[in-house]
Amino acid sequence: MLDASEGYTTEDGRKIGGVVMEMKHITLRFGGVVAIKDISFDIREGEIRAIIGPNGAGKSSMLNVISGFYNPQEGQVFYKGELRPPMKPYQVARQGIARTFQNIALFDGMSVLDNIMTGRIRQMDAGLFAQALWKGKAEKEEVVNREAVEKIIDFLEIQHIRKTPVGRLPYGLKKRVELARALAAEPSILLLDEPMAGMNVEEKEDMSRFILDVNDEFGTTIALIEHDMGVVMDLSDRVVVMDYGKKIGDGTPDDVRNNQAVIDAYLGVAHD
Ligand SMILES: Nc1ncnc2c1ncn2[C@@H]1O[C@H](COP(=O)(O)OP(=O)(O)OP(=O)(O)O)[C@@H](O)[C@H]1O
Repeated sequence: MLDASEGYTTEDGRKIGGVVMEMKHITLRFGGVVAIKDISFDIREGEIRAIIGPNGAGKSSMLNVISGFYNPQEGQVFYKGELRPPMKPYQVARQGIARTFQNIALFDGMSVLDNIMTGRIRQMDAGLFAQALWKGKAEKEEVVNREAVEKIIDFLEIQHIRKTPVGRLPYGLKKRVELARALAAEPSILLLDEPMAGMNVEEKEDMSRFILDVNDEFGTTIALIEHDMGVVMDLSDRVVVMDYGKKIGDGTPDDVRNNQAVIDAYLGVAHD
């Protein structure tokens, strides 16, 4: 089923395209700690790609390399076919890579709507100066931005809380608002850092459905790290498995489920 150059068709009939991001021989160290050791993998257009592994395996570090938060000491990142030079996170965001955080990073005192609007910064090119001098353009932009945000609000079924300050929302809804804000940036790749962490079963089901719908409706490529194995196996097209900074598995959920190194890592079997 997997075709190295042309992409592939998933079991549920979705067409996955060519490689949009490629990590090549990435090594990341923090002083003496090697968080990522010579890892290579790719992410394809339209795919839901998971990175899993036991605690301390290096998953967050890898997500932070993708989002530009860390620049690895060795290896290369290719995005849309081009070598990406070391970049700051805001530059990576401008290239169309948006993310959510493990610990929700929203403005508690601001309404849901205003929080989501902050995700549109990439699209607001009128700038402060133009806004002051050339009201017309800024107004037009505001209308376009509001329309885009309204669409996301409808899509994620959060109309009823649009005016509520985020600080007053229950946890599951805050996570959904964070997803909305990331989507407002119209990303090519959406990075989700443990999107189900701290959620109850019902909230997890809702979030899973929204992730699948976002992928389906907007064609957004999604890379996520997540502890809940059931969720990962249900959602993902392909899974990278890390352990002690190394890649020990890479393939479909079935491939990795049957991979002995992966089974050992999760059972905590000693290795050299
Ligand atoms: N900023 C940092 N400074 C020093 N060491 C770090 C830093 N970030 C991560 N590490 C170390 O790198 C290794 C990988 O950590 P990382 O957080 O990437 O793993 P993880 O798989 O995301 O873990 P978890 O599932 O517990 O969140 C760990 O040994 C960790 O202690």
